[in-house]
Amino acid sequence: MPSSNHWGVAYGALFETSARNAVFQLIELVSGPRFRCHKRTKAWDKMGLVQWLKGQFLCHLVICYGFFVSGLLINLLQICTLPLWPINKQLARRINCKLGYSLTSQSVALLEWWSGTEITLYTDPENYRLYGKENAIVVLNHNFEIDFLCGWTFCDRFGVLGASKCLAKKELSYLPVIGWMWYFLEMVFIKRKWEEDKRNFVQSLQNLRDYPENFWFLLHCEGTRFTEEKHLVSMEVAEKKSLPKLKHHLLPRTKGFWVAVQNLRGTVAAVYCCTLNFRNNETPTLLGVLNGEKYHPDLYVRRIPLESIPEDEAECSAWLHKLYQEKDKFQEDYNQTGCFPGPKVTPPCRPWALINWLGWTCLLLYPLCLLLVQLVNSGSILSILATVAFCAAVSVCVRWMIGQTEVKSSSSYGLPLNNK
Ligand SMILES: CC/C=C\C/C=C\C/C=C\C/C=C\C/C=C\C/C=C\CCC(=O)SCCNC(=O)CCNC(=O)[C@H](O)C(C)(C)COP(=O)(O)OP(=O)(O)OC[C@H]1O[C@@H](n2cnc3c(N)ncnc32)[C@H](O)[C@@H]1OP(=O)(O)O
Ligand SMILES: CCCCCCCCCCCCCCCC(=O)OC[C@@H](O)COP(=O)(O)O
Repeated sequence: MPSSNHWGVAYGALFETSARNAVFQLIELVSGPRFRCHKRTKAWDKMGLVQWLKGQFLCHLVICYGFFVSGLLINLLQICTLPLWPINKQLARRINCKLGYSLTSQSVALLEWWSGTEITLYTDPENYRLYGKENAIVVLNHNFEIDFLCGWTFCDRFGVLGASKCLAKKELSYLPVIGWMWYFLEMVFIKRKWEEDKRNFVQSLQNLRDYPENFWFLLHCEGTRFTEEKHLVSMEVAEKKSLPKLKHHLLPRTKGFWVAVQNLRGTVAAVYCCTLNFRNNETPTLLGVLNGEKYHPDLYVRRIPLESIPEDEAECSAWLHKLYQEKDKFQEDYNQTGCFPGPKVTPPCRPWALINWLGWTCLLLYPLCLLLVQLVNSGSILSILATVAFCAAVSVCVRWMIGQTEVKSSSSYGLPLNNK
């Protein structure tokens, strides 16, 4: 058994090697290939200095600090728009869309620029021209921990990020910063108990009828994230209802979809049937994104005009079940062939998310650095401890928020005790 001293020596050596190689890489970056350093380890060659930096706690702390503090400032600005609502509601909504963009796009920048993830879209080019130019209900599978982040990235590429909304479980409205922001963006929250939800749900949808910006309304009809256990339970329900079994999806809950379609007729032009998958069986996580891991998502989008969806509840439910059977087939084919049907396109990446992120980072890092210098100069133990405590609190809070995206913290919705 190696002693703790052995571990210490091993860790020290590893750190030394990494640090030395980091210096070599820096020299190489500055001087070019003429002074190529040959002492680097193969592992280091692969990882690279930048990749190494992306995995460092200090970088994560800076990112979390920027996100959290800018988020609180944005929440404060949102509160300041409250007096405007009774005077000029549309202006208040537009301002809130911009403020929402400023916060949400930071996580998009993290995915696009920090982790370098590039999303590929499979869709009909005729429909592609309409994306972002009309309101739509988006029906998306709920298998991945970063599916919301991929969704946001698409919203950004088509210019609807600030205004986009979803049908979300009530618990998400309590999330610091993000949940508070959603309140001002008129997100629709539900307890997933129909009797308690129906009035507020319908009213919230009706409120969107005169929304001043184009929006996408995201609906995860499965209602919860895919787990093997929930899949088994929902397939028992499918059997009882004599519905075909699904392999890659939970059985969709149909009431929310029907109510959304009925209340958004005349406001929304189409349903975007979206099927998301990741190449090479990747299981992406938000922590992976923070560590700079690059993922390869593929999204298949079909545009279905709203007029073609039945108005009657039973027919609409049957229509949605059929849609999920088709989606399930696309997933199965993707697993076999590695691609979705239809032409591929990568919507152009816009610079605003990055500019906004860098702007906030510079703005907030400057006072932080000044504070740190002052702290060191003052030598006050109490102030130093207070600063360390603040950083720890920010980091714990963001880590807790990231935890909410993890499937292992999924609710019991869809498990036997919760079923009707
Ligand atoms: C071009 C690019 C395009 C697109 C880009 C993609 C996306 C971008 C778009 C926008 C992004 C914007 C924001 C996103 C940001 C972040 C947020 C992300 C995610 C948060 C999402 C969530 O929180 S998901 C959780 C909440 N949502 C839902 O629950 C929706 C689904 N549920 C419903 O709709 C339900 O109908 C309901 C909640 C409204 C009501 O549910 P309830 O159960 O009360 O009633 P139902 O009638 O629906 O269900 C009862 C029937 O169900 C049967 N049953 C029982 N057990 C099960 C089971 N395990 N599975 C299936 N069915 C079951 C039961 O028998 C009842 O049947 P009856 O026949 O008797 O009715
Ligand atoms: C630069 C930014 C760095 C820090 C980023 C932190 C961002 C935290 C964002 C939290 C957003 C939370 C969205 C969670 C979406 C989600 O996946 O919810 C689960 C529900 O659907 C279903 O719930 P369940 O029934 O529990 O499966």
